[in-house]
Amino acid sequence: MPNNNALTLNAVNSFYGDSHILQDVSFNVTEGRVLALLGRNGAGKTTCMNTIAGLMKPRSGHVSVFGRSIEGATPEAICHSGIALVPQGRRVFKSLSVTENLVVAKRRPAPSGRVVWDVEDIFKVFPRLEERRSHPAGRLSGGEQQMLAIGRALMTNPLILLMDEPTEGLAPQIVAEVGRIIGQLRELGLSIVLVEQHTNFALRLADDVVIISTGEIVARGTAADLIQDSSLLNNHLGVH
Ligand SMILES: Nc1ncnc2c1ncn2[C@@H]1O[C@H](COP(=O)(O)OP(=O)(O)OP(=O)(O)O)[C@@H](O)[C@H]1O
Repeated sequence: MPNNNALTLNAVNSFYGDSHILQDVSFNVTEGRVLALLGRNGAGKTTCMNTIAGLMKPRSGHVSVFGRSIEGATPEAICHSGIALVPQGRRVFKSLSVTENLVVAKRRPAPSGRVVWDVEDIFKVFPRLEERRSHPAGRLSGGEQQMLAIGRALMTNPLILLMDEPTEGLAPQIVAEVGRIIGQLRELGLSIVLVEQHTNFALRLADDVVIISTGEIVARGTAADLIQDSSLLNNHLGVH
């Protein structure tokens, strides 16, 4: 039976200074499933991802990974607990080669039970990166940089992958390729949180959906439920 609590947020509140952004955010990610976190611009999706990854400290509430609290943990410790962030905007090291970008992300051997990734495994999933292994990352196309950002996250041997707008600014053909890769990673048993502006793309890929609006969760369900009840999408995302 898959664990229903691969990732759990319980009444999480995050602030930027006095601005109260995440307001009692709670949701669960089930092991091996893709959860799409959808919402309009500025709804709080990136804040939520950064809070889970430990880049922002919640003022209250709890985040746990497979039942273990990561409260107060550093981003490095959170990474070691099995969470990897593919950040918005990719943030690859532009002057380093493709291989160097992957190697710097490598960390100690993963606890047993995890899929363990090395550079050659990444190249099997992303053959285009292998062809460009010696190129500086800054000279890759946007799509290739996105593949590299995903590859770099995989090098930490995660259990849970947080993907913040992985298709932003990419051509439709590359968006489809990113979708194929997300499906492949789910097949390997990874649990995935996918932040997306492309609602239809996200609904096609996701098992579960959470909608956030001005920092509050306003709807949740399976992707199939949301596709059936399009009023929720209309009300909260303006999708027709
Ligand atoms: N560094 C910051 N300082 C202050 N306010 C911030 C900061 N970053 C984001 N915000 C505010 O927090 C709110 C949530 O932003 P966030 O980036 O999490 O939204 P988002 O849903 O990811 O939006 P987008 O799709 O535009 O990336 C917005 O009102 C935004 O203006």
